Amino acid sequence: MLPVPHLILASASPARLTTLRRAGLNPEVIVSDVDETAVFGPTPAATAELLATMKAEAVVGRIEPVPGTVVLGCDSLLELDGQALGKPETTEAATERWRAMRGRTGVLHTGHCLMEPATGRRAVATASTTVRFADVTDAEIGAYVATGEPLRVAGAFTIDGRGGAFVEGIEGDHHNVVGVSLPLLRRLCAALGIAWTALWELPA
Ligand SMILES: Nc1nc2c(ncn2[C@@H]2O[C@H](COP(=O)(O)OP(=O)(O)OP(=O)(O)O)[C@@H](O)[C@H]2O)c(=O)[nH]1
Repeated sequence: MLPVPHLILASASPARLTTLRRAGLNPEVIVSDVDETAVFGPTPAATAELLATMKAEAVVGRIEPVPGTVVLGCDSLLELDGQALGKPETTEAATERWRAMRGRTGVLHTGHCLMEPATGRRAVATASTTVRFADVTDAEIGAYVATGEPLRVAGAFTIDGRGGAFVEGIEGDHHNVVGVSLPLLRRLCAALGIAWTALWELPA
């Protein structure tokens, strides 16, 4: 009898948790507290994947390797002009970001690392979604930055919050922009022999 899979989300992201719960999963959350500032890969997508792996590894190192447990680490970055953009540190940085990206297209990369502590097996991949930004005005940028939302999210925008009005369109997975790609996660689970539907919590 295979053990019932137990998913641990190695992330403080409320949006990742909400996305997984709405998809029928009910992960346990253990925040990795990985310092993301000094980590750089050869490309923005590689950096996101490296950070996702570091987050999953940090949590795996702190738990018992119980059979059936899988740990998911994620990291999201916006690629614009070849640069990897995480959360803006200041309101000035958020303003500059929006002045640079308005009317243009960026790519939101989310790295995913799914690890199975009991076997040491892992499945790692990055999903990328092209995002087309509206040509917002300086006044709209000022009002949006003043809400504080851009400071809390990778790329200084949300697709499902106040920033939604400033995203003209996307090409690729919507949830990947929010912070976790559900179709990619399903494939990573399959790579570890876990059926996606086995992770579903039965309705209460
Ligand atoms: N709701 C929402 N959140 C977004 C969006 N884009 C990025 N984010 C969030 O921006 C954050 C990106 O920073 P990360 O370093 O990947 O994750 P974190 O929130 O710092 O949490 P950790 O995984 O513990 O590092 C995540 O919480 C994403 O969910 C979006 O369109 N909508």
